[in-house]
Amino acid sequence: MAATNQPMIQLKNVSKIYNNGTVGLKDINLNIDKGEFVVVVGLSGAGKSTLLRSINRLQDVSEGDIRIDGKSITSAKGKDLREIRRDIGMIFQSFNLVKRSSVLRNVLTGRVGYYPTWKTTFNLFAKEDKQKAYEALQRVDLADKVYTRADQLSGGQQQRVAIARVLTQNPKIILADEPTASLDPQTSRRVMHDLKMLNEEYGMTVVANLHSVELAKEFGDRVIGVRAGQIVYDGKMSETSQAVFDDIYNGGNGKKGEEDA
Ligand SMILES: Nc1ncnc2c1ncn2[C@@H]1O[C@H](COP(=O)(O)OP(=O)(O)OP(=O)(O)O)[C@@H](O)[C@H]1O
Repeated sequence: MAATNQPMIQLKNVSKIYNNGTVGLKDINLNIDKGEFVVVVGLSGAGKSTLLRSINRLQDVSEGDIRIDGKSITSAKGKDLREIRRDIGMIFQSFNLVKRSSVLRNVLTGRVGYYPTWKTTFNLFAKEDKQKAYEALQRVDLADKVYTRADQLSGGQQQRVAIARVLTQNPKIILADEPTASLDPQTSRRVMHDLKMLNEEYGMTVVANLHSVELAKEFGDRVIGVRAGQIVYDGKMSETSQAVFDDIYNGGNGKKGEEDA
């Protein structure tokens, strides 16, 4: 059992150097507590996606250790790794739905980590899991779309299906990599609102990479600024001024960043 007072996510001296020599992350030390809603901001190429992909080990880090609720995901293997990953849900910019499958089937895939592979191959989901999936769709107001094919929904609806999938997975942590980058402003707010709902009502810890400073300010409780693979700012949103955002995007040298234009 994991002890209580430890961070939900802990990075210790984490570096990532890609095979071509590009430095993705440089000696990152970071603690994120249970229930936080953290937004990660920075210019394109700063290392935000690298940070998220490292946390659930979609890619291996070059140095250091990452702990999820006290357990090292960096050194975990086999069943241990699968169990840690079950506690981490992902939301992607491109939604990552199975386009030709129904909404319900997509949401049910949130449960695959709880089944042996052969059962999910033959679609042998338990009745109670179908009920969970249905309830999750109700939470994002898509209960009327249960049998609709995923690719017949709008982008915003598809992202909310992805959120229902993550709710059905019932993870401790949600990593959202540019969840609204493909959506218009109004739809983006709806998606962020649903992520906030998972955070506030289900206690899930959220880490979201965001391009939009406006959305970051509206939904984040804590802001982490990344530049050139390093954390250049870490603070409560309520104590973070516009000047901090300007600095994160200006690269600290007075030059306008592209997202800030
Ligand atoms: N697979 C890879 N191989 C080599 N270099 C990579 C790879 N993935 C990312 N990089 C490089 O690592 C650095 C950080 O990239 P990353 O995608 O983490 O940035 P980001 O802040 O998420 O940017 P964006 O907002 O554009 O997604 C960049 O210089 C990028 O070119």
